Amino acid sequence: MNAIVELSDAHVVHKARSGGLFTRDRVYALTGADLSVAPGETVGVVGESGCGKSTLAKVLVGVVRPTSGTVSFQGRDLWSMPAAERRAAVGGSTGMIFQDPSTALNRRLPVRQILRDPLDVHDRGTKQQREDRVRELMSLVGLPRALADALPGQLSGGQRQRVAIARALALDPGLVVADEPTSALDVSVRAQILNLLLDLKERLGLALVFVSHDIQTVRRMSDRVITMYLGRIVEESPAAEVTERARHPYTRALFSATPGLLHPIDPIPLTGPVPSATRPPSGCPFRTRCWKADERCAADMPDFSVASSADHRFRCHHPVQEDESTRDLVRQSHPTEPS
Ligand SMILES: Nc1ncnc2c1ncn2[C@@H]1O[C@H](COP(=O)(O)OP(=O)(O)OP(=O)(O)O)[C@@H](O)[C@H]1O
Repeated sequence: MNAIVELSDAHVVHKARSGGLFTRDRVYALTGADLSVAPGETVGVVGESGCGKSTLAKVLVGVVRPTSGTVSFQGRDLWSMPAAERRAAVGGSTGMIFQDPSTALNRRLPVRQILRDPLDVHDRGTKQQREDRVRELMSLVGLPRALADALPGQLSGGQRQRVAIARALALDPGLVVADEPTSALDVSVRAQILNLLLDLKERLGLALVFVSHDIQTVRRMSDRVITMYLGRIVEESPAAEVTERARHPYTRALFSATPGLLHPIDPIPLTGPVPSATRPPSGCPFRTRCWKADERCAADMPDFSVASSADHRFRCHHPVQEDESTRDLVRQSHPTEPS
C-alpha cells in the first residue's frame, strides 16, 4: 500500500545555543531517519528525553524541514514543491496534536473560530459548510455544542485537548501525529483522551503516529514501535514483539522497566547519562551504556538487519538473540559478584 508519508535518510541538525546565543556547536537532533507510515496504521515512537522523538514528529508533518534527506507525501517530495502547494499538501494530509493544549490553542479565539481557522486558511467549502463542519468536529470529539463560544481558558484540560484533536482533524487528514498528547493532562482524563484517539482512528481510518514517554501505552496503542536513541532510529518492531522479542539491547532495557509486565522482572539497568546530542559517540551511539559493546561498536554504526519477521528490523552488532529472555539479559547486565 502507498505510504502517506515517507522519510528517507532524513537529518536535522540545529545550531546549539547557550544562554540564548548560538554557539559553534551543532545539535544532531535526527540522523539518517528512514520511516514510512501506511494508511490506517499506528506507529508508536519511544526513547528517552532528547532522543529526537518530537523532531521526527515535526519532520513527518512538514513543520521542520530536514537539513538533508527527503520527506515524501504520497510519493511527492514535499520540500521541492512550491510553498503554496506544500502548505496544501501538508494541511490536507496531516494533523498534529501537541503536548500542551493550553499553549497550542490561541487563547483569544472561541472554540468555533479555532476549528474554523484551518477551513478558512485552506478555503474549504462555503460559509454554511464550514459551520456545519465545526459542529461535526465538535460532536466527533465529544464536545458539547454549548462550548462553541467558550475560550480555551474556560475549558478543562481534557476539553482543550479535545479541541486540539478536532482542529487536527478539520481538513480530514489521513495521518495524525500526536506528540505526548496526554502528558500535560490530569491522570484521570488521560485514558479518555487515549480512547478517543483510538476510537477516531478506527472510525476515520486514520494513520496515527504516537510519541510518548509512556512506553506501556505506546505498546498497547501501536501496531509498530520505533525506538530512538540519540537522534537515530535503532529498532522498528511489531508492537507484539517489542517487550520480550526486541533485538536491540536498548529497546529491551527500555521495555524491561515497563510496569504491568505479565512476569515482572528486575529491569535491565541503563547506567550512565545519555551522551550529548552535540557530541554523539562514534559508531553506535548506545555503546557507552551498553553491556554488550566492544571495539566494533565504537568503529561503526551497523546497518539495519531484519529479524525473523520481515517487519522487524534493528541496528546492532550484538543483538539480543531470539531465544534470549529478558530475564537472561538482566543476569548478563548485573554480573554477580564472586562470593
Ligand atoms: N530548535 C532547536 N534548536 C536547538 N536544539 C534543538 C532544537 N529543537 C530540538 N533541539 C535538540 O534536539 C534534540 C532532540 O530534541 P527533541 O525535542 O526532538 O527530543 P525528544 O525526544 O522529543 O525530547 P522530549 O522527550 O524531552 O520531548 C535535543 O537535544 C534538543 O535539545
